[in-house]
Amino acid sequence: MANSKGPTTEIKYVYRGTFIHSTQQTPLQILEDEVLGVDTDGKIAFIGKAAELDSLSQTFGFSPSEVIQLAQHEFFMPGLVDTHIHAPQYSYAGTALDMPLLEWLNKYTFPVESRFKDLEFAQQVYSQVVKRTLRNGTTTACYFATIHTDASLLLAQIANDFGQRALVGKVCMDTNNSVKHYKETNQESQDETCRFIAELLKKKYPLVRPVVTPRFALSCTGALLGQLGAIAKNNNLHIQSHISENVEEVKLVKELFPESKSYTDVYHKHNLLTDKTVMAHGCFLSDEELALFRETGASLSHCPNSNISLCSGMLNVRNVLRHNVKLGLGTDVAGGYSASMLDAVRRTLDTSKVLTIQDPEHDTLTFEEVFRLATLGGSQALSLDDRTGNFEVGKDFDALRVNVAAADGPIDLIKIEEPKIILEKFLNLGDDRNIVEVFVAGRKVVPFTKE
Ligand SMILES: O=c1[nH]c(=O)c2nc[nH]c2[nH]1
Ligand SMILES: [Zn+2]
Repeated sequence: MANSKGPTTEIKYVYRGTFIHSTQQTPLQILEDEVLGVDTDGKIAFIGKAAELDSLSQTFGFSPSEVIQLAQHEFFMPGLVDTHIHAPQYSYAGTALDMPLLEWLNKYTFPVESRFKDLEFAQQVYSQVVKRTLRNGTTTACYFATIHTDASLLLAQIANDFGQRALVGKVCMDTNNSVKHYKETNQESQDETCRFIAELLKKKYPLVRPVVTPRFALSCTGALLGQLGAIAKNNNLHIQSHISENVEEVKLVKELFPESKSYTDVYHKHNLLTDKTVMAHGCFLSDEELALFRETGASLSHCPNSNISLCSGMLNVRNVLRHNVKLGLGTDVAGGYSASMLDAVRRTLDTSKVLTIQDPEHDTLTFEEVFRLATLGGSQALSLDDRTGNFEVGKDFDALRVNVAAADGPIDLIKIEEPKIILEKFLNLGDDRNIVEVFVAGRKVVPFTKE
């Protein structure tokens, strides 16, 4: 029997072919010769065996002749979820990877981010990053912007215009001892955060929401952290920040917040750990801190390219999963040099293998598990899994149509391969040339209709 939510809405289109996704029970479910219908609200109305096409067409009121058939080497997979990306840093992605985090922030990041007061510059960079990530299959992105409210609102507008699902954060920082002009007063940070939230919610963008964004404990006074925790709670909003990325950072946080038991405790004390919180990195968290993540429902964003590029550390994802902490993957542009989530998949596998080289007892992640982290895992980490993450009936259709044998693409197929091999090849060798269409909430957003 097909899985369906009943013919309450009209069917917009139906695809037939191979669908590959993850569920809570299995990291890889391959559905061959199935049909999937999307309704006019952009939601998955049904998914079932093609053998049941006639009965489905009667139940849902569509014509079998309108069904779109995928080609031999094509499949659909859920859209990729980037749980941590700095939109302004896209302007220098691929450069400036020659120093550790704190020096890197002072020398490259803060001077560049301070330029986003200029809305023209922001418009240019933000359009580029939204387009680049969408083209590479990022259907959901959790963005850091800068301290500038109007430019952050512009990022939200651009994501909305191009049809990307996004959480957008105006960065908050009332401490900066190196680039003095790139910080706010405590009052400005609170007031501008409230203005950002109010103005963004007023727009009623269907897929773009604000996220409360203290940069990290070293950029915020305890007072500001507490105020932001309260703002998030009063408005029931998402929260994002960084945690335990680099040894030097962890040491300074201990010195600055001596009353806290741990880095995690600093955020917990200020009500910043909730089931709508995502913290980037977490390379040096203790088991006790992971237990606190688990208790509060807060999640981690694993950003392996950044962790390696800035020589920060290596997150043991297996240990995080053992603690039942929600975890997604992030590009962390521009600490991470690639804006593609396929790169995040590969670096996650590489990092896990390096951990196995160091300790043969380490249980290496499989590509199936990492596929789940990049899709369903990311949606869970962002608490958006009621809307997206896999092909469950009733969820929004956020999907990539992948053609592994795309003409002029990077993959040569020697023979007809089974779907699992095709997926593995795409994850390891593919790029945007293989992503022939991208859908967000049922709307085809790639190829672009507007430039
Ligand atoms: O990778 C990072 N990128 C940043 O911009 C940042 N700010 C604080 N901590 C950070 N880590
Ligand atoms: Zn970051």
